[in-house]
Amino acid sequence: MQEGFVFPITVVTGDSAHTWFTSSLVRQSSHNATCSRPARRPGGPAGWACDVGDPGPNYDGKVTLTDLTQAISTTRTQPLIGILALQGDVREHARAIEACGARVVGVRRPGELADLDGLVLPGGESTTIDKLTRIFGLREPLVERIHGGLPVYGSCAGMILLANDIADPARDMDGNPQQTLGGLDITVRRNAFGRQVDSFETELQFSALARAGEADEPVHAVFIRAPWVERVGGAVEVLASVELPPDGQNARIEPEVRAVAVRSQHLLATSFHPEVTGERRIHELFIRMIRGEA
Ligand SMILES: NC(=O)CC[C@H](N)C(=O)O
Repeated sequence: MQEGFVFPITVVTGDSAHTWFTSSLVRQSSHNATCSRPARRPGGPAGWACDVGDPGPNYDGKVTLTDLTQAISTTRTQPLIGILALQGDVREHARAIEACGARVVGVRRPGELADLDGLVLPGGESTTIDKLTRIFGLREPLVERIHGGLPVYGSCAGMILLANDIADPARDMDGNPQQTLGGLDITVRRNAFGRQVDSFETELQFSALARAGEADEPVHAVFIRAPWVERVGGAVEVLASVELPPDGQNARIEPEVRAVAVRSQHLLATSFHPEVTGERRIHELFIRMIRGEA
């Protein structure tokens, strides 16, 4: 693969336009039919970008219109996954999804929800994302799509946004609690493991990840001011949990177990951030859910 960089590219084919983040570079090109926007390689000439896969040993550094067209038609058969791009670690999710071979589009406007096969609610700050969804007129359309069966994966703040209930919601100056989009029948507790300084990493057993013929390796999970799941509804499956050690201060002698990854039908949520560690299996699981294979 050629030296890579990540750039959002809009490619127009027929009457539809898709934007995705691409990681492979292309050359200067004289064709004018396909891309709606030129991509400029940092420090390099203007060019078009698309993912041409591994071009092989004889690759001369050029991408032809045929390559581009082929790349577009291959990519078009991959699911299109939106990432709510109002705040949070959008770029990290984009990389993870792209590494799994699916197409990515940032979502900031209601119209951008229309063509999606799946949606990611990223990690970030749930109170901010909550406010911005309303400012951007996205709240109602998001709720509609989630309740209408669109597969959604939420990490950390995204898990909070998917939860039906928050045990300890933040309140605005008028005392109104933060809102969630809901859909997932769980109650979450925000910042449950403590403050920023209490962020931690651990290995987790995570069911449903093993690919055929592979061992179920634990997931290296990063928790950053993470929520935990305090209640799960009947239809919700717990995929991973952490065990809290006994806590003498609170007179808790028995270790306690808290759910940190859950799934209910088309909705998947984790308290931690697979998008920041290079872990791809959770995004792969989500893509299998979109395809109806998991
Ligand atoms: N890393 C995260 O996404 C943190 C979530 C944050 N504590 C919130 O409540 O939104």
